Amino acid sequence: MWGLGDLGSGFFSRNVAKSFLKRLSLSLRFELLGFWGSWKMSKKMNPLLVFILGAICSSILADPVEDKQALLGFIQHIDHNSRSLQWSKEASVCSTWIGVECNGDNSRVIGLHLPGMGFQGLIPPNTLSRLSALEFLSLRSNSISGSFPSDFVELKNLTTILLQFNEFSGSLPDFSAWGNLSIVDLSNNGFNGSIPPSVSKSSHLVALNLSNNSLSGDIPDINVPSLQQLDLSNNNLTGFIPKSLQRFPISVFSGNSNLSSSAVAFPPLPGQPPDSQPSRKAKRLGAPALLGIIIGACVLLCVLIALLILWCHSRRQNQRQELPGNTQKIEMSLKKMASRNLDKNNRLVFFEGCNLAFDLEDLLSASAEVLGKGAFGVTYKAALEDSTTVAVKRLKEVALAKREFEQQMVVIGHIRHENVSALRAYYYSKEEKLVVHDYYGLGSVSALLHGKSGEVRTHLDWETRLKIAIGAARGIAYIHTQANGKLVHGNIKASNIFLNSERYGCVSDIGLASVMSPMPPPVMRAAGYRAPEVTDTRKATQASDVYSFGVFLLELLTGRSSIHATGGDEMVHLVRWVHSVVREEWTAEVFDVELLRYPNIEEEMVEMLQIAMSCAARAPEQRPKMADIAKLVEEIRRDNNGKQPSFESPLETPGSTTIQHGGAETASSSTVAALLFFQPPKSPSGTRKLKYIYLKKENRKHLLRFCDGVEADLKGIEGFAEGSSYILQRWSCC
Ligand SMILES: Nc1ncnc2c1ncn2[C@@H]1O[C@H](COP(=O)(O)OP(=O)(O)OP(=O)(O)O)[C@@H](O)[C@H]1O
Repeated sequence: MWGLGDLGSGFFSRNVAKSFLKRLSLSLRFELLGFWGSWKMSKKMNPLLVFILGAICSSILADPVEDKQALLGFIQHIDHNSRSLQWSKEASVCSTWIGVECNGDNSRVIGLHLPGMGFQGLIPPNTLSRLSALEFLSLRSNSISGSFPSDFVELKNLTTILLQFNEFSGSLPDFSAWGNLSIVDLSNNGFNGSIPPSVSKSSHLVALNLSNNSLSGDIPDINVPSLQQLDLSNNNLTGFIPKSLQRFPISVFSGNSNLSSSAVAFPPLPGQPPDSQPSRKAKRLGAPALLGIIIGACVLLCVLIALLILWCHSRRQNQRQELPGNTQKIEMSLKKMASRNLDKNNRLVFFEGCNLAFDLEDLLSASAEVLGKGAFGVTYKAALEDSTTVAVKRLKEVALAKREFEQQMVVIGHIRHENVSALRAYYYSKEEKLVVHDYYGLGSVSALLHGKSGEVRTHLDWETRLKIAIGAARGIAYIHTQANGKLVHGNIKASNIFLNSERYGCVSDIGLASVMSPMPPPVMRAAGYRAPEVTDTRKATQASDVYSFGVFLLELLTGRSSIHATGGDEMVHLVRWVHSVVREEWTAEVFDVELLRYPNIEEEMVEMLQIAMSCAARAPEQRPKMADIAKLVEEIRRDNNGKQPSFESPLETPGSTTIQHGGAETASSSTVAALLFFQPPKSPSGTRKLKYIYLKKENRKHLLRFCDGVEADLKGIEGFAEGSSYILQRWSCC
């Protein structure tokens, strides 16, 4: 078996280049329009230049009118039930129509990529055949029936025909019409009759797949030196394998029960003397011959052992490639998996509003890269031939039957919210379950915060962290409103939260926990997110989502992983660590040192810390609801804009128990000296040393750190002036 993935990188680069050119031409259009506008405005334009510029603009803005009509005719007359192509008459074919590729000046349609669109029935005559400049045609994985459209002979420029996985019947076309043909895949249809000898007239042919049809008769001599990929398996072909095709492995002819595949079965060539046939008579062997045989056998044995060692080595390499953190490209890995588990009767199911144009075959042929391995399976980044990139998760150990799995996917697939990563498609077969999401190039919040293995972590400023928290809170709150307010995410953690186009948090991997039953034990790095009660019940709830979100907020605040080492070998859960630090002193120590360099954010950090701690309450019933949490997180920033603060209650920590100073004491520059000697009340264990105080002037807040040296901090206060008044808000002790 072969797939176009074998030629995938070539296709890919070609399409990337094309889409780049397409985008370039689009931006050029805008630039020219702008240029045109400014010239017009200046009213100093030379009429000749106006004409030339107008001609250029109109040629670039041109839409291929004839081709548009042909495509509209096609879409109007073919049944397509599953997905809307959204080909609007008003819109530009070349820049907005899904699956359509134009040439450089947008005057002609040269490519049609419409796999898996749910097309049914016959291709309406005199529609696609009018796209006379068409080079690339892909209608794979639809349910198109009838005979091969005879009017396709008009498409003289075709180089690629991909019609596999349809329901075509009748005889194969006469290939002599297409002189430039290089890739033909008509496999997995119901074509019958014999393979036309005209195939050999396609002198540029590189790949020919006619497998899984009902073709019969002898295989013609396809003497095309450029042919690299061939598959004629699983037909009813008879006779012998022609000499020109004997260079291909025997497997490409398998599944043709009446085809003689053995070379010795070839009839003697005309004129060949009968005695040139190998003699079947056994001859007596002499001692030297015997020795030769023994040496030969030994050499053969050595070669076999070497091959075995090589095979074991490459297996180990493959296994290593699947390890998390290894982002090495593993081209073909999706394909490899498919060749074992692909079930032709199952297709990728897309959700409404999804603009992606690919099918399972495309996905499996895409060049793939392992993004990581989680509790639910391995996630791949797949780059498709039309330059779309998606994330494909291959689920392992799905407990649900097809019907329940599909029901769950329908619930998830219809969620559309700017803070929830949309499920684009899924695939279910007995052996294989896949879910497809958009690919987030920036990586997850986990990767941004902690860096992937071997990479330097990205610096995330407070603004960004706040936006991530707000987005994630909104997303989870929305998820909790779905399925009559019963939907649970079940796996909230930093590696499942990404940044949307506005750089707000965006939650992915919804509801997978419920299709894996019972929940798999968490991988080590995920254990810190799991609410205490889930460890026993193995059942995620909305309250356990709240706990996990609390851990996520702590991760944003501290820059530490949900489970991390503290000095020795011991692994500590983030919630426990934060509790222990807060119990000992107040809060400043828990914050990510990277954040401490920003002025005026301490209050906001403290507020987020309070929210996080309330989410991570041990008892599920004490945790707030996600909708309320989302409001609180949003209000963190509003507080600083002068609106009502949302938190009145102080933290239950030693430092804040004497918060009676809050808003009461006034410090001016003349009293700063006195302030420096301010003595906090004695604790039962003795005098406490002042560690820091918060001063507030109008809406600006300042943190004075005593332990690090007050003077340096005072100088750092912007606008600190003689006679200014500051409110002493809070203080803390070392
Ligand atoms: N849509 C996506 N875009 C970019 N990266 C992704 C996408 N989905 C997952 N990843 C990344 O791929 C890696 C593996 O993800 P995966 O979801 O399989 O495991 P996980 O998040 O580590 O654990 P779990 O299976 O429990 O969710 C993670 O680093 C994740 O951030």
